[in-house]
Amino acid sequence: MSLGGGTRTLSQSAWMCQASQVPSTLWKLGRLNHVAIATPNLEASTALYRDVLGAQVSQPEDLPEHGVTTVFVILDNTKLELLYPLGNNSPIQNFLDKNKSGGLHHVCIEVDNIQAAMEEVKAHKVRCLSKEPRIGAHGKPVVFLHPKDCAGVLVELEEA
Ligand SMILES: C[C@@H](C(=O)O)C(=O)SCCNC(=O)CCNC(=O)[C@H](O)C(C)(C)COP(=O)(O)OP(=O)(O)OC[C@H]1O[C@@H](n2cnc3c(N)ncnc32)[C@H](O)[C@@H]1OP(=O)(O)O
Ligand SMILES: [Co+2]
Repeated sequence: MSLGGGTRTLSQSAWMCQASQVPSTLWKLGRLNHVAIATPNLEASTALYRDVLGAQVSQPEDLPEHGVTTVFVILDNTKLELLYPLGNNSPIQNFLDKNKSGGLHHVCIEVDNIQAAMEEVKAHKVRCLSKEPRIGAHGKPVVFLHPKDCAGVLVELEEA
């Protein structure tokens, strides 16, 4: 299917119309940084990726300011972030209460200017889950976007 010329279907025209309306030159979306998986058993999930699937995995890291312990699974083109609750008010506790075996928790996409990205999404009534970016697992500013405003998926933006 080519979008380069010839007759376009209605949906192709609509797609091109949307693409040409990309509103900001102040920031742009980059690579997929990680896909996060919440798990009720961090050791078992780490062992699955390391020992069964043969992936390289990081050491567990406690992030008290985020209420999680993380293990990163290194893949050729991206990473998986295994998440386990830390402390009494973990933001992933409700999710694990509802999803007893764990599940896909969020996707993290890089942006080149997180402040500009936040302004843009707020202008489009997408809720940011913190007023300001916070420092995330890679020591870089991150912000989460409400899943109810993102087709049911919790989205993390990370300034790369
Ligand atoms: C270290 C860092 C990094 O990588 O740099 C991280 O990733 S830290 C990763 C952990 N940190 C975070 O997740 C921070 C951002 N998350 C939050 O602020 C929270 O978890 C919320 C997403 C707002 C959910 O809050 P809470 O669990 O209190 O509310 P809730 O259970 O009533 O959920 C409200 C509605 O959202 C849905 N919902 C909740 N979590 C969801 C998720 N992960 N994906 C998709 N939908 C989700 C619920 O099912 C519910 O829908 P229904 O009403 O239809 O049932
Ligand atoms: Co994350």
